Formats: sequence, C-alpha cells, structure tokens
Amino acid sequence: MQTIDSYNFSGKKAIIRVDFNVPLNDQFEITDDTRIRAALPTIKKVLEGNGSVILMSHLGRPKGVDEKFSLKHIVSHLSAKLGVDVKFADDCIGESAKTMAAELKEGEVLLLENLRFYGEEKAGDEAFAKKLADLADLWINDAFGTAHRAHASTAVIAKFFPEDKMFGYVMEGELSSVDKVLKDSKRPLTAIMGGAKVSSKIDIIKTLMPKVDHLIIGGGMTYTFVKSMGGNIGNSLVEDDKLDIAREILKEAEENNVKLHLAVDALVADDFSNDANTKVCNVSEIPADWMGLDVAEETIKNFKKVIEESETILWNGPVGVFEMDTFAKGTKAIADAIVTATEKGAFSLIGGGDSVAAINKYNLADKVSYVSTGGGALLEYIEGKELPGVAAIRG
Ligand SMILES: Nc1ncnc2c1ncn2[C@@H]1O[C@H](COP(=O)(O)OP(=O)(O)O)[C@@H](O)[C@H]1O
Ligand SMILES: O=C(OP(=O)(O)O)[C@H](O)COP(=O)(O)O
Repeated sequence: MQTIDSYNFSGKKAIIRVDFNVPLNDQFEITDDTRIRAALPTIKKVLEGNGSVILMSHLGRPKGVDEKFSLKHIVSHLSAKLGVDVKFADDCIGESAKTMAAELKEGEVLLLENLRFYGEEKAGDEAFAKKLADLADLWINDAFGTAHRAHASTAVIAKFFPEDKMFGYVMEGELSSVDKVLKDSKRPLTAIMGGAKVSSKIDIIKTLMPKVDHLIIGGGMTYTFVKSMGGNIGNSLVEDDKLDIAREILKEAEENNVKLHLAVDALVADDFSNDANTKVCNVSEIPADWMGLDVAEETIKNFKKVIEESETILWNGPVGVFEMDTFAKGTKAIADAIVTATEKGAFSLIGGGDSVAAINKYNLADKVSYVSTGGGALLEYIEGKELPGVAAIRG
C-alpha cells in the first residue's frame, strides 16, 4: 500500500478529496475553519514533493447548482492559509476543469467547484468518478468527515487508481487516534457521552460498553435515564420511547463491570433561555415546570475526578446547553478536566460536532491529544462499521 510519506510526487498531479464542508455565515464567511486547517499538511506535503494539487470537496447538501453552496467562498481563506494563490474551476468536471488541471504546474493548487452540484456524486456514478480521475495521476483520500459516504469522489474513484491511491494525514491521524482509544488504550479508559438525545447515541454506547472502564453520561440524555429509574425530571428533555433502552444500558453496564456515572444534581431553569430563572436541585427531584439544562457542582466534582484519573478519554457531546453561557459551566469543566488529564499524560480524543465546537469555544483544542474532524464518520468508525472511504484505500 502506498503512503503519503513514501510516495514520489515529483511532476505528478494529485487529486485530493478533502472535507471542506465548513460552516458559513450569511455573509459567506467561514465561522470555523478547523477542517481547512486540518487539510493543510497533506496539501503541503504534495507541493513540497514538487507535485501539484487538485482539491475536490462537497459543501452542504445542495439540490443541483446553487451559489450559496459554492466553494468559491473559501478560496481566499484557503489561499491565505496555504500561502499559495489557489485557482478555482467553477465546474468540477467539463472542459474548463480539464484545461485548468492540464495547465497546472508544480507547486500550484486548483480547487474544483462543489462536487454535489452533480447528483452523480452522491449516486456514486462511475462515469462521473472517471471524469474526476482523468484530471490527475493519483488520488489521495483525506476527507475523514465524509469517509462514511460511498460517493463518487470518496470511494468509487479508487478503481481508477489501483496503484496510486493513499490516505492523507487527516485520515491517517483520525484512524490511528481511534485505534489508540479502542485497541491499544492505556487504562482506565473513560468515555464521556453527552448531547441531546439517547436515540442518536445508543449504538455508540453499546459498542463502547465492553471496552470502557468508565462511562460518563451527561447532557439531555440524563433525564431519560433518571426517569427510567423512577426519578422526577419536571420539564426536562426526555425520550419516553427510550426508557427501556436506558434501563438496558444501565443493566449492561453492570454486567460489563463498567462504572456508569450519571449526574446527581442539575442546574434547572424555568425556561429554555439564557435569562431564565435557575436553581440547583437533586437530579431526580426536579420540580414540575423546571428543566435540567446543565450539571451542577456535585456532579462536576464527580465527573472531574473520574476524568482526571483516566489514561484514555473519549468525549462526544456537551453535558449541558453550552451554547447559552448560563448552562455552559459543566461542559467547560469537562473540557478543563480533559486538559488536566492530557497534561498528566493521558490520550484524549474529542469528536462530534458540538463537543468540538465547545473545545474550540474555550480555545483548548491545542491542549488535548486529538480533535476529530468527523461527526457521523467518527461515530460509525467507533461503532466498528466499515467506512467506504477507508475501504477504498485499504481494499
Ligand atoms: N440538558 C440538556 N437539555 C437539552 N439539550 C441539551 C442538554 N444538554 C446538552 N444539550 C444539547 O445537545 C446538543 C448537542 O447534541 P448532539 O448533537 O447529540 O452532540 P454532538 O454534536 O456533540 O454529537 C447541544 O446543542 C446541546 O445544547
Ligand atoms: O459534515 C459532515 O458530516 P458531520 O455533520 O457528521 O460531521 C460531512 O461533511 C458529511 O456531510 P454529509 O452528512 O452531508 O454527507
């Protein structure tokens, strides 16, 4: 298998599938460029090896051609980050892309327009994949965030590069980080699962159960668990159809000798608002009309202790409504505890859109071991599913 470190890029054109699916505001400015920064080492590696680079990505979920989802919005930012004037092809296939790719010289970078302007991308159309493949001499897959999609540019294109395909550094880093957590982990291993709902986390919790020593459950999920044990949760978020699953998870934890840590106290509010009235109460004694929106002191103390004594940590999902400052304390405390553990030598992996947003909000991304660029892809990989973008390279 080829690797990015052993391949000779000299005089070659590399088409790199990146995940530049970044959030844009109403002025089309990038509000979080994590995925762009993550892709730079791979691009630079090819350029330093005297190759040229053709970048391809999707942005959003457009239905056909739609200006709002044009990758032209990221050209200037990418150029600044790379220190290279990035050229832009306003169609990812067709004559102009072909000519621009053919004319690309060593050290130059061409960005293709949004692949999803063509339905063929998501359909995994082979003829479309071939048109992309024909632009280059080799294919690098570095789009971890999209590795769970069997699309033309993430998987199907592989067949046109039987010898000349490889992972980029993002893919290599993401895969080895998950391996460090799930395969060669130093103990104790702690998973912190937060976020809104049990339903979106059941599969991952079940996968982690036989592997972890500690499972911390936080966020909106808490109240489904508390209700399943007969507690009063007032107006808190709950999934009544998941009460049985919650009980099952509690039982599985016992059977697997996993120490499951739930909140003991909650910061409750009389409204889902930053300006609501708040008070602290026992997590199973929440008055009617009040809702739990964050963990409180006693819980924070418990969670911190477990995290700071861990050698390997996986964090997915905030433990409170951290978007509102009033309810951000618990999530900030988790982030701080992970940083403390990491400073003491633990390996920490943060993944999932909102926990990454939280770690960035507190400027702590550089103080943990690895921040994943994948949401759904990371969860599927941890769940043990084969990702098409990975299989396309490993075969
Ligand atoms: N107690 C709570 N009640 C309601 N929503 C919550 C609560 N705690 C956390 N959340 C919300 O959960 C959302 C994140 O959920 P989710 O998408 O599952 O996480 P992630 O993106 O990290 O996987 C955040 O927007 C957060 O505000
Ligand atoms: O942002 C992405 O996924 P994520 O929201 O799970 O992190 C990827 O770019 C994949 O996008 P998609 O879910 O539209 O295929």
